[in-house]
Parts: sequence; structure tokens; C-alpha cells
Amino acid sequence: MPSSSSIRETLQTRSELIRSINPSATQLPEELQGYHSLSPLENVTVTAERRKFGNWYSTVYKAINSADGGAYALRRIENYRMTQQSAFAPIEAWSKIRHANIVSVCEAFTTRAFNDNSLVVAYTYHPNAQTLFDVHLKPKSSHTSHHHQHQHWYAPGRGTGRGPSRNAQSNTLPERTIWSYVVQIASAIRKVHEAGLAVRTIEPSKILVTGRNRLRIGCCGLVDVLMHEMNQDMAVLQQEDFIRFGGLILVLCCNNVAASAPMNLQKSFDLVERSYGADLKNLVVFLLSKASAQKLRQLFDLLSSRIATEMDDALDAVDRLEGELMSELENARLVRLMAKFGFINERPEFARDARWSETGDRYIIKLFRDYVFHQVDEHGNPVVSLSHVLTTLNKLDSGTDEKIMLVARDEQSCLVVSYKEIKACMESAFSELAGSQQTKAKEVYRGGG
Ligand SMILES: Nc1ncnc2c1ncn2[C@@H]1O[C@H](COP(=O)(O)OP(=O)(O)OP(=O)(O)O)[C@@H](O)[C@H]1O
Repeated sequence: MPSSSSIRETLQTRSELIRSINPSATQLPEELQGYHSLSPLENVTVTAERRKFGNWYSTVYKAINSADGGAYALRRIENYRMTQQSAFAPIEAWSKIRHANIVSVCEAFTTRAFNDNSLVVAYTYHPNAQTLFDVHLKPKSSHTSHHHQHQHWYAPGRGTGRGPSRNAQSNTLPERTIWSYVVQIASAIRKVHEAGLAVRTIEPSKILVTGRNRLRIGCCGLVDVLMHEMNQDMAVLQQEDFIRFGGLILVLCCNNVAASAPMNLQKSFDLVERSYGADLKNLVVFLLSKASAQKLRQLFDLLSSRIATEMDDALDAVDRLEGELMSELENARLVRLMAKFGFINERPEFARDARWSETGDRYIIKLFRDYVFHQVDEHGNPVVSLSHVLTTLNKLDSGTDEKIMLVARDEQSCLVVSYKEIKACMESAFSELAGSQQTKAKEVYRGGG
């Protein structure tokens, strides 16, 4: 769990990103099947440098849905011709899957809005998501495009020939993180297999990191549409998920995209065993072992104690988040109180009374405002103490019986009142203001017939 200041920063960045537009967005359709404000999530520049999704060019855009105002990630596949309407059947099945480690699939459609035949799949948008590749595997110092090192999602184990020696610049992932990733991916696989589907895209560039150590498998369902005509056996595809999963673990442990290539396997296993111990190695050996209908169940047997650890950590994180939320809740209460002060104090006129804010209950509120904000020390210097403000406002908010002395500005009179009484004054003055607004609204409504 990040510290509270970094939670705030993370959430603020996310909220800004939802509305931001990538400056490289040019010549994009204004409107697309109910989506607008399209903005590429990657920099689409030189055509020659463009990466492919299998055999297809693909681009991911952020877009706003007109119906619900929410942001979505649209993955577009260029030059896709749909031959059978049934190609979209898997999307229907995928859109029912909701899981903490899967980017939800929303809908799919074909469009000519990009001046070609494009296939678009809409996913939940996760602001500031980065791919596992970008977070852990991308060479840090050089500017080389990473696509040369990419393994294609449809050819697990087909490496680039680079040996599995560790990338010198990057740090080894802590074992704790690897196990957390393993549990999350395993859990996603389980959900998908139990729904009678296969994940099919278990590779670093298609898994998003959407928070600290939080993974979500992205672009589910797309391969099912693209490869629909091949009519592949689901049981076989599910077994391939395990193989890809094993490969992914090797790649992460060795910090090298070529680590799962057949010719590198032995070296990779040695490296894993040396850096992380036998458990992880045995898990990978198990995942890469021959197909079995029992594999999912066996996988969870192997992972049981890791899952318990993961759950402890998750519950711990929930507690801490609740704590953070609690303090924010307090903030919100104080802001509401301050807003009430703002509505009442110094109001020039109310109910045709120019002295409304100075008289009756409001006089007490005015003196209390002076008590909170305008105190001076013995030399007449302003007391600028935030803690005094917070303490007094909190007491007001809870309406304690504690009494304080409020002094008039001319110091000729003073009042002893409890916080409880001041709170009642605030409530009644505020409801007078709020009530009049409702009466007005009704009058306008009646007047308008
Ligand atoms: N659902 C989503 N929410 C937010 N961002 C996303 C989402 N899906 C993808 N992205 C972002 O879009 C960018 C492009 O995704 P893409 O899958 O094309 O990754 P890539 O690294 O370019 O891989 P490839 O080499 O296969 O093109 C990535 O940086 C990813 O973080």
C-alpha cells in the first residue's frame, strides 16, 4: 500500500488522464458508434515502426462514451473483414466476465469511420495503466524500439535467440512480487476457464499494471474474434494458457523476453532456481508439463499458501485504505462546515433584512467565526494556527457540551455558549437559507404553470 500522499497523487493523475487528449491525435473520427473524444494511448508516428498484434495493425484509443460519459479503451484492428456474424459470439461471453485481474470487455463492433474496415473492441479504461513489458522488461537506458524483442502472443516459446542472461541495467523482481503476480494471473485464468473460455493473451505487452503490483489481463476476447474461423478446440487453448503462463513467469524472473524460448529453457530454469529457490522453478516446470484436465486444480493446490499470503496482504491494504478514506471523510465534513460559514457570514441581505447576518442566531455564528479565525495574541498579532481551526471546527461538527467565551469586536460584551448551541444556530441559519431556495423554486415552478 502506498503512503497517503502517493495515493492522492496517483488518484489525481488518474483523474486528470481521464479527460486529457494526446496531442498526437490527428485525423481521428469525431464520433464512433457512440464514442467521442478519441485519443491514442500510444504515440502513433512512423508507419514503419508500427507494431503488430499478430498479423494485424492495432491501435488503442481512449474515448468517451456518450451514453454514460465514461472513458473506455478502444482497441482497433485495421483492415478486418468480418465474414460471419458469429465471430462476435465470444465477445458476448467475455462481456459477462468480471474479475479483479481482467480488463472488462464491454462491446465490439466493426466500423468504416477510419476509412477502412476496422474491428473495435471496447474495454474498461484504466487511467495511467502501463504494460508489464513497459514496467519491468523494457530496456531502461536505450531508446531502441522494443518491438524487435517482442515475442508474438500466438507463438509461445518462439524466442529471438538472445540468451537468458539477466538484463544488466534492470533490477531483479522481488520474489514476493513474482508470487503476487502469479496468484493474480492464476486467479484470472481460473475465472476464464470456468466460464468455458481461454485467456489466449498471456504476455507482458498485453497485461496491464493498473496500480501498485496490480495486474489486469488486457485485450481479452480479441483473438477469439480474429481467429474465429479456425474453430479451435477450447480445451487445447486452455492448456496453452498454462504454457504461456509458465513462459511469462520465466520471462519475469529472468527479466528477459527470450527466457521462455525452448533453447533457453535450461539456462532460464537454472537462473530462476538460483535467484528465487525451488518453489518457483517447480511451478514453472509444472505449468510447462504435459496437458492434463486436472491442471487448474493442481495449480491451485500448489499455490494455496501463496494465496493465503496474498489475501492477508489484500485485507491489510483494505484496512489501510479505509483509514485513509476515514480521514478524507473528516476533511469533507469540515469543508461542508466552512461552506455553511461562507453562506451565512457577511451575507449582505436576506429576507429583505440588511442586518440578517449580524443579528439573532447569526450574531453568535459571526462571533464564533472570529473565535476560530480572527484571534490575536497579547501583542495583537494574528494567531494563524491550523490546529486551532481544526480542533474548534471538529468540536462544532460533533456539537460538544464544552463551553467557550465569545467576545464582541468592541470587547464591550461577551457570551458563554456551548459548541452544541453554536451548532444549532448554524443549522437553523443554514436551513433558513436553504429553505428559502426551495420555496423560490416552487414559486418559479408554479409561476411557470
Ligand atoms: N484498458 C486500458 N486502459 C488503459 N490503457 C490501456 C488499456 N489497454 C491498453 N492500454 C495502453 O495502451 C497502450 C498500447 O497498448 P498495446 O497493447 O498496443 O501495447 P504495446 O506495448 O504497444 O504492445 P504491442 O507491441 O503489442 O503494440 C499501452 O501503453 C497500454 O498501457
